[in-house]
Amino acid sequence: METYHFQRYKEVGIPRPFLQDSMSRSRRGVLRGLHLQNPSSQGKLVTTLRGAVLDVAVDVRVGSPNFGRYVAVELSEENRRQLWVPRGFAHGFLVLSEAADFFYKCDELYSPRDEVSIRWNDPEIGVDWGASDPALSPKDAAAPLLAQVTNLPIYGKV
Ligand SMILES: Cc1cn([C@H]2C[C@H](O)[C@@H](COP(=O)(O)OP(=O)(O)O[C@H]3O[C@@H](C)C(=O)[C@@H](O)[C@H]3O)O2)c(=O)[nH]c1=O
Repeated sequence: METYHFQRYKEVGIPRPFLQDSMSRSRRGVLRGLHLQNPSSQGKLVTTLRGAVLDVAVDVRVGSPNFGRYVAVELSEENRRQLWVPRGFAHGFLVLSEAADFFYKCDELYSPRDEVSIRWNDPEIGVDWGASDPALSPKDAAAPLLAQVTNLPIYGKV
């Protein structure tokens, strides 16, 4: 099966070429996120190749009418769904299966100095993860609340 096709994905609003592919393997209960880059923003086309995750994208563009709102969708090897996470959105996922292989295409390169992390359970966002004690990296466990982040992307400029 095709998992990406420049022309077809462009027609549904994924216009730019991709510059980087990445993957990660995680066990059940691992939560990665919420992550974005600013100013070197990344749009991400995300897929679960093995297992299942709850995938979340949060609009954190300052001035957006949807600022702080999120979508959550299960991505699994069974449903074969993909999610397009546009530039200016924070992204994260929780592993629902024994293990998950997560694959994502990025329309900008990794830039560690532009990394922004936001607390996974920030009550202002209120993501319904269905989990109260996920396994987090030290970086994600120490992430600030959305209201504490000073370098967020600007609506209309990302
Ligand atoms: C994201 C990334 C990390 N790394 C390195 C840095 C570090 O040593 C190691 C692990 O980094 P992290 O803990 O940031 O990896 P991870 O938590 O998997 O980060 C990812 O999380 C999901 C939710 C996303 O949305 C991605 O864009 C990315 O931020 O991999 C790269 O070399 N290139 C990359 O593109």
